[in-house]
Parts: sequence; C-alpha cells; structure tokens
Amino acid sequence: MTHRIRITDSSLRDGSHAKQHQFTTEQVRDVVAALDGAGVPVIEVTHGDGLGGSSFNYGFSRTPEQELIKTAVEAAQRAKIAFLMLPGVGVKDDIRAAADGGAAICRIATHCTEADVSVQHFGLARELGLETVGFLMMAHSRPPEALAGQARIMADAGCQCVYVVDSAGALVLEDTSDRIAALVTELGDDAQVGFHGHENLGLGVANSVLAVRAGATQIDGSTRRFGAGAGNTPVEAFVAVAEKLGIATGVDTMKIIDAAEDVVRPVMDGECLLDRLSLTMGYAGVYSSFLKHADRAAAKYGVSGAEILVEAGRRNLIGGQEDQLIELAVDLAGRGADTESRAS
Ligand SMILES: CC[C@H](O)CC(=O)C(=O)O
Ligand SMILES: [Mn+2]
Repeated sequence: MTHRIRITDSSLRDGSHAKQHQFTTEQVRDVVAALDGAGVPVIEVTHGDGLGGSSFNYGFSRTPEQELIKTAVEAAQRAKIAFLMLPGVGVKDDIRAAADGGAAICRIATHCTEADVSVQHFGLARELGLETVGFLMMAHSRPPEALAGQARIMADAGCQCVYVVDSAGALVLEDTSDRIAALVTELGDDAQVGFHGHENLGLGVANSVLAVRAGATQIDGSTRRFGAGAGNTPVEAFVAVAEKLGIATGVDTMKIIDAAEDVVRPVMDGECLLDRLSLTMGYAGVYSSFLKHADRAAAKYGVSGAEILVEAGRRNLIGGQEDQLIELAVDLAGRGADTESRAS
C-alpha cells in the first residue's frame, strides 16, 4: 500500500439534504451499524446544514439532531461520530451539547473566504477534547493560494485537518490536486488536508484519487452517493478503486458494497441522480444543497429549475442565500408573464 487515508462517511449529514432532513433514529441506528460493521472509521451525523440548521430557511428536521448524534454514538462499536457546524447557523452551546452526546469530531464549515469566523469554535472544540476538522466550502471559486491562506487561519486556530470542499461538484481533476497541493505545502506538519467531493460532474472518485496523490489523508464520501446534488463521492466505489490502487482505507470492500445496497438505499427517498439539475450545478458552480430548494421553487412558480441554478451561479450565491432562489423563481415567472402578455 502506498498511501493510508481515513474515510469519513457523510450519508447521515450530507444525505440529510437529499432526505429533506427527515431522518428517524431507527434509520440512523441501522446505517451507523452497517457502516461501522464495514469498517468505516468516521461517520458524520447532523442536519444537512449543520448544528442549528433545522429552520424555516433550510428545512426543519424530523428528529432533533442531538438525538440523532446520541443514537449514532450508541450504535457505533468502533467508528467515531462527527458533527458539522457552520458558525452563525449553530452556536457554541450546540458544540457543547454534541460533545456531551458523545461525538468525537467537530467539523466547522465556512465559505472559503471566511475562515476567520471559525476561530473561536476551533478553540472551544479543542478545549472540549474534540478532534477538529475545517471545511472550506465552495473551494472551486477561489484559486489554490487563496485557499491555502484560509487554511492557515483554520490551522492556527486549532484545526487539525483542513478540507478542500467541492460544494458545487465543479472541480475538474487538476483543479482538485492543485488546491490540495497548495494546502499541503502551506500546512506542512501543522495540519492534515482532506477532500470532500460531489458528483455533479461525475468526478467524485477521480477527484478523490487525485486528492490522495496530492497529499490528502482524509477523504469524505457518502455510501450510495447519499448527499446533496448528484450526491457525494460514493464510498463503496472509492474503497474499491482505492484497493486496486494500493490506497489503504481500512474499509472492507464487499461489506460496504452490501451496506450501500441493503441498508443505505432503503433509507433514501430516491437515488441521487446525475440529471439535468445536478449536472447544471456542477457546470454552473452552484452549491449542491440548493438542489431541493431550486426544485421546489421551480415547481411552485412554474419556471425552469435549470434557469434558476444558472442564474444562481452567475450571481455567485453562497450557502445561507437559499431565499434568493425563490426571488429568482419569482423574477423568472414575471419575465415569462411579460413575454406572454406582449405576445397576446
Ligand atoms: C451547508 C453545509 C454544506 O452542505 C457542507 C457541505 O457538505 C458542502 O459544502 O459540500
Ligand atoms: Mn457536501
């Protein structure tokens, strides 16, 4: 084996977007038991938009996320349970509650130009004895050196692994490895580097392999691609490819293939598809978690979801601006009505 890396499965967090945040404790218990049994070392469990995400803007959770985290901790024999938080969506007390619930890894996510808002959260997480991971979201939108500067801010604040997060699934091969290499050079021994991929251009596995070759030691995926947009890097496919390439993951390939089919798929409302809308997101550089919001707005106002997403990409919308998708849909509907009235 030439590389040893650690996989984090995000099905029970990124998949929350695809599930419209409707996980039950039974589903979390079953998925954690299956992934843990296959040897997945880290399993992330939270509302799709992180701690405190259950809201009118993002969508309400069916089950309080702290209950889901406790359930996951109880169900895991070996795996560590991670949670995600976006400063401002969640607050420090949410981190304390997740730590009290037994979670071991705190992942703090910021837009890729805003790492400074994570400083106090990394400090608290380390004080609480949690392992720390930082997420630089929408990483396609900034060049490698700019991301490396932001990674430095996170590492200096106590972050032990900074992730290049391809929120839009827009990175194409060397776009990924160039960013990872810049972070590896900047951070040296101060922090590890990770990669979180989405499948919107069908490149999750390929980008993750290039990330490992460029020095990433932590890789995210979601079993059965259960994540936002076209989903995340499929863990079972990545594990199979990694085995063939001599990248050690510690995950049992046949067991994770079975878990994907027999346990994760039945929990999903449908497959995460590489279809018109998700492909448009990768192509236009739009946040994967906008998919369901754009889909709902398109249906409500009778306009094209793809047009909403293309315009969202043109305006460089970022996470937290979900309400603007509704505004875009209303504008498009208005323009359609104008055209109709001019034609009549
Ligand atoms: C809202 C948080 C977001 O879904 C984090 C993430 O997985 C990403 O940016 O891809
Ligand atoms: Mn994601």
